[in-house]
Amino acid sequence: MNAIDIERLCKTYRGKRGARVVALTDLTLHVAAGEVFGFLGPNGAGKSTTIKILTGQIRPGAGDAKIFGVPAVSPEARGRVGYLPENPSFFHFMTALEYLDLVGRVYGMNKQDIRRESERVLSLLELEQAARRPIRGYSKGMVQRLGLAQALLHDPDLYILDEPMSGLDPVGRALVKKIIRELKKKGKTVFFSTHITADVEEVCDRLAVLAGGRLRALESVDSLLHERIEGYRIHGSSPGDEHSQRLVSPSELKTTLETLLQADFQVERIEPVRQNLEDFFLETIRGDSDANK
Ligand SMILES: Nc1ncnc2c1ncn2[C@@H]1O[C@H](COP(=O)(O)OP(=O)(O)OP(=O)(O)O)[C@@H](O)[C@H]1O
Repeated sequence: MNAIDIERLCKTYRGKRGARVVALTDLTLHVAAGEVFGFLGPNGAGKSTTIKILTGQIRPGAGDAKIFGVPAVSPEARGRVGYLPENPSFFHFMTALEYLDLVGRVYGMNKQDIRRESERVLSLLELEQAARRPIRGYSKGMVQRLGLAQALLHDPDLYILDEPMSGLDPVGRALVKKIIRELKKKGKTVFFSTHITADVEEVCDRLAVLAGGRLRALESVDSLLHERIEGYRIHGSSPGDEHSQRLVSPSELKTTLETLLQADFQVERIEPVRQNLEDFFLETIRGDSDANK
């Protein structure tokens, strides 16, 4: 069974004086249980709107969203999801322990489990030292880590994280990526939005690119990074010359090599050139804005 099934989702916001903002158009997406899925898109692409529908906070205008086969709005779906909002904010007068106690009770956990799991997630997010301090004194990165801690508390099967690396320093980002990898090892599903391609490259199995509220690409990270060869770099030297290199497209490789060998070019190495995720992302969203001109 899939962890997430999104079918033909549409959402239009109605602003003041009847102004309409189309946030999602016909979005269809399936995420398998056990996958780490990166939801990429530029600002305003519709990522948070999709996540709000998946977490039952807003209703779509049309289409369907399911979590483990049940409607996203159902209590059963909510119980299986750990959610990190884009800008988490908490009751500032509470300590992290008090806040986690509240979250645990909302999820119907008993006292013992709440205490044990709070200690586990606070230690995972390196917040033990701050556990008894009011949240008002937390830095931005600490608030973000507490946001992730509360999403982990009830040990759900699916984690829906809206920009989990936002506001974190390189140490915090590495920590969050490590946690995502560990969740995958435990068979959990992680769906997270971001505009940072490097984060997707490091931890995701698959990615989707959303732009202008439409799905623009759906790819396996492995095949994108390792299978698609954009060209070849030929290293070598001509008679009496220093080392040189040439970049050719896959279709030019054969004829270029023949020409070089006829001219007594000594080929030392032929290196495939692959696209990186940043290029792919920029190309995809550039294609989108060109198509909309
Ligand atoms: N409550 C709202 N009322 C009106 N328009 C909205 C509302 N929420 C979002 N929008 C609009 O819907 C579109 C999609 O917004 P959304 O927040 O889903 O994008 P996003 O991809 O999460 O962007 P970002 O990366 O900047 O967080 C944008 O044009 C946004 O202005």
